[in-house]
Amino acid sequence: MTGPGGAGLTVGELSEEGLLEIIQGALAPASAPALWPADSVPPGDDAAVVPAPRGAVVVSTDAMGEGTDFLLMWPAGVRTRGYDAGWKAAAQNLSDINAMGASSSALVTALTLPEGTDVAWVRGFARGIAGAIARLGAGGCRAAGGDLGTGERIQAAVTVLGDPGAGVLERRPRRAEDRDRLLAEGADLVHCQVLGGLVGGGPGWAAAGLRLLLTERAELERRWDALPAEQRPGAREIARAVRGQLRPRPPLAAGPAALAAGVLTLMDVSDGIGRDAHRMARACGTGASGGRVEDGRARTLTPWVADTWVAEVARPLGPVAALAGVAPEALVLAGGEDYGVVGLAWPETALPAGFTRIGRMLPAGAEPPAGHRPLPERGWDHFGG
Ligand SMILES: Nc1ncnc2c1ncn2[C@@H]1O[C@H](COP(=O)(O)OP(=O)(O)OP(=O)(O)O)[C@@H](O)[C@H]1O
Ligand SMILES: Cc1ncc(C[n+]2csc(CCOP(=O)(O)O)c2C)c(N)n1
Ligand SMILES: [Mg+2]
Repeated sequence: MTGPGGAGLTVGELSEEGLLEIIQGALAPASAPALWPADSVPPGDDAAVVPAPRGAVVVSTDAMGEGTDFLLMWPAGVRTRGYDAGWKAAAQNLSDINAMGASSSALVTALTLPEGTDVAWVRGFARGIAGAIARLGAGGCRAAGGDLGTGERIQAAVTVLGDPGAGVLERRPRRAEDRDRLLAEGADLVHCQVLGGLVGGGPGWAAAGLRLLLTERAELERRWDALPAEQRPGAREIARAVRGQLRPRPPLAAGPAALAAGVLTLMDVSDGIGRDAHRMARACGTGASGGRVEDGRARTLTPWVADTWVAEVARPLGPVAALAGVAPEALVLAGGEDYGVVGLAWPETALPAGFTRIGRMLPAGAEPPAGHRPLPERGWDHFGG
């Protein structure tokens, strides 16, 4: 069965050239970003040539696999469309560049496809990459190339390059005097999830979506019936959770804005705020667990989160969390795949729009701040740790 542009075909029925033509056609909207010189080498050559106006390049890579990072058909009965998978593969990589305070300049994708994959799914995948680049606000990023191969399951390994701003935002403060002050006094824990009016998932929403998607439809119906009517989620809340999982929306202007505002450190929240904030704590501390020993004395830091913030962001999650069979606060603190950013800032720093102070990073043993709880070191771990 064939149709215009490969409709109804599987990739095994096309030549590599034919599939590439379809992919490159779908990527076309992301092929000539405004910031790129008009005479730059066009996509399709042995390698891409990426301008690096700052003299340094930021690079990150992240793979997404069928079975471990998405299912083509979820137990809840929802399909992952090619567009969703391409969007997410791009978004989670654009997110890492953003978390460095940088702006993405080029993206390449190594795509492994079983021969029976629908060509329409692959076209959707490429369109999803171009869609994420355009709609998330990475207009300077070119979909610059990639690689194709066959394998037993779909795998998408994306690499993104980026331009630093006037520096980068690391997991620990760049300046020694800031590191010393942090170890002595602590700093505010700051967070940003949504920028510019985008309808974002919010902390915990992607994890709620994952739980829903991984639950058999019959079980969801049984839980639905068992919930009192006033505790059932609305269709919009369910859609927000599922979209949060399938099509995350990292706030791509937040990184450069944080750098310009003098935020001290930044990371994206891919594995849950709890786990990622503890990674930051280790990077900022000194001693065996990370950091550097500058005066020979090991010092560690502990992240604390404000009860009011947890309650505020957990509240709207209540009904979907009930259907997902999990506590809303656990989703907020340990959920994963939120793709917001978490960082540290001085109390006197004026934060950019979209950022909130959510807690404190304090030297271990410091007086616990009123109305705060220690952020538990829980979250996603591919290897189950
Ligand atoms: N196979 C590998 N070889 C070398 N370094 C690796 C490898 N895998 C991960 N790393 C490095 O380890 C660090 C942590 O990786 P990790 O994937 O947890 O975080 P990340 O790059 O911020 O991605 P994400 O935000 O998606 O979790 C990164 O600096 C990464 O480059
Ligand atoms: C089928 C299926 N099972 C589990 C998950 C959850 N999951 C996968 S990767 C990840 C963290 C970020 O990964 P990385 O650090 O590699 O970017 C999470 C929370 C999923 N999305 N799909
Ligand atoms: Mg990251």
